[in-house]
Amino acid sequence: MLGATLSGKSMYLRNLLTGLAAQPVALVGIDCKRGVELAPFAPRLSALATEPDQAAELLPPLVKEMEDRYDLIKARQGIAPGTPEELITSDIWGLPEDERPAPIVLFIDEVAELFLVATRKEEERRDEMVTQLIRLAQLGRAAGLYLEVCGQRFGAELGKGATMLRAQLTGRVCHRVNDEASAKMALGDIAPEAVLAACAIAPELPGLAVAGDTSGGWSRIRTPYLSLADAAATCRATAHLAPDVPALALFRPYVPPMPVEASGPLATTHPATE
Ligand SMILES: Nc1ncnc2c1ncn2[C@@H]1O[C@H](COP(=O)(O)OP(=O)(O)OP(=O)(O)O)[C@@H](O)[C@H]1O
Repeated sequence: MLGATLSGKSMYLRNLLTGLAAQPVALVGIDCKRGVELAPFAPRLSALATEPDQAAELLPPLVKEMEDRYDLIKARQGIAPGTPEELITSDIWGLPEDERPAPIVLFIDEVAELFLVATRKEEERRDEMVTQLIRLAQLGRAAGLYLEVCGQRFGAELGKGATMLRAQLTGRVCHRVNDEASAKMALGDIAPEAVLAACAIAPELPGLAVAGDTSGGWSRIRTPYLSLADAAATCRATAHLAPDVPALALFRPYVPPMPVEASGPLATTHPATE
């Protein structure tokens, strides 16, 4: 999902996240802008990384979880071949409900922050993370792992692997952008007319976007208005719906308990002598 500053990216993300919050889906966040965007949703997040170092620790367990799920599908395929109990599936959705792992959606806010490097060591870490993200984007779907990658721009200038990662993302949403090149990054490989439609979005209409996918189909969409306070409240109210994903247990964000409204003293004191 792309868009210039104030084009409506946060509003879109908020809607998507709260929409999923009510469903049995594990939500995972990487927000290297210190978590300012995703931290308000922390109560409903199964994992949150707010620094590149944390993101680098979070991605390997996600890749491992994906591989374990492939093993699970493979093991289940081998049961009772040729009998009515045989299970023919190549993704988690064909597994019996009680054996099916919960889908995981990974939100990455401001992807450029993940690509930024200052030192040689950071460059190595970045390359590893990008490779892991490409694997998740390429193979994750069958294992019920999905990526929502957000940014102002998402092109080759971000660094090695950026366009390869982008090519794996099959659904695209482009809000108002500052130049045609940015719209092309989002939609150019999907439909040229969609690029023109994205360039025609007026600044007075934040939340208006062009959504398309690799089938070539696209349409104009408008995100409904949803305040941050309401979105955060939904995440608190649905916190108990976060599925248990043991691989992510270490990454669950700390959420301070809500202050309870003062209910007055339990006992009133009276002077011993009147
Ligand atoms: N669908 C909408 N309806 C009404 N107002 C909207 C809508 N979407 C966004 N806005 C308003 O437009 C402004 C910018 O939206 P938002 O913060 O989502 O943009 P952004 O692209 O995330 O900006 P930034 O990159 O600066 O974080 C906000 O004041 C928001 O309330």
